[in-house]
Amino acid sequence: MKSSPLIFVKLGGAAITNKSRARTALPKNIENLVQQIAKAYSEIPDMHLVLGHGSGSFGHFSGQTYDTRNGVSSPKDWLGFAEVWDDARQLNELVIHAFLDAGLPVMAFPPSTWVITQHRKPISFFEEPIRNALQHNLIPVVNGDVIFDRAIGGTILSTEEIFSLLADELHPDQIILASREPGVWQDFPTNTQLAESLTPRQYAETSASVQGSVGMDVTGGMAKKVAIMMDVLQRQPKTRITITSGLDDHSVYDALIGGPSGTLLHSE
Ligand SMILES: Nc1ncnc2c1ncn2[C@@H]1O[C@H](COP(=O)(O)OP(=O)(O)OP(=O)(O)O)[C@@H](O)[C@H]1O
Ligand SMILES: C=C(C)CCOP(=O)(O)O
Repeated sequence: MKSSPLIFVKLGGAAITNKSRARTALPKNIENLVQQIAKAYSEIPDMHLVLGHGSGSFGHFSGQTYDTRNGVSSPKDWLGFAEVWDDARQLNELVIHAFLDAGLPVMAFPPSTWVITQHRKPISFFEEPIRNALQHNLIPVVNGDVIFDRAIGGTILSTEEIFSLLADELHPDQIILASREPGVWQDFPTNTQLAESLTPRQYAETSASVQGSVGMDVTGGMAKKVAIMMDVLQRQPKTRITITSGLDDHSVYDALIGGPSGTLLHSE
């Protein structure tokens, strides 16, 4: 790793909310993740972080109600778009304040304000403020969000899709995705064999057991998470990608300090 590592960390919506009850945050789980990140951040002072968080039972519930990911056209759709934005924002407030309370210099960069898509593909974006924040040792926080789309009016992008876009611009050393499961199960939902590591070729062989989310989810669950990260690896083969637990009290810290944790995705 370079002397000044850049690490992206996602706090999964399945870890920080109860995905079976609308708008139900899990403050103790948020606090647990904040403490692990704060500990690693204080121990490795030159570490640069970009944090992200999912929407869990906030944006995924309203996103499902209005089918926002598939496009926005009628006045009712647009009111739904604003409602999903507000749900995502409410969870963002909780996350941001938990980090500020722990003394971390975070700043929110909701992607609805700096990304434009066409058929859900980012085609215009302005990440310069995020670069500036990093240069000044601030910690940018992004989130899964509603996005204006040139072809279908509006849509929703997941945190992984935002991380994918930012990975091409910022070339992180590591991406850590923390959610409910301890990693990628090779036999989901029986869950007896956790993959220690996965290459794109191995993933092609086991992808049948990597599925959507058990909870409400409009952005594709574990299957989409792994597929997006495998694409990132094709473009950024040096990035280490870890999918790990956001529920225990050490996995995110372990991954941040470079130890083994969850499932490591890497190129061949
Ligand atoms: N092979 C697998 N290994 C692990 N989890 C799996 C697997 N297949 C499907 N899943 C499901 O995918 C879920 C993780 O995807 P999900 O999108 O819910 O995570 P998240 O990123 O925490 O949520 P959000 O999208 O709200 O941020 C797991 O909780 C589990 O239900
Ligand atoms: C549902 C919304 C608003 C964002 C989804 O982002 P994710 O939770 O990272 O998949």
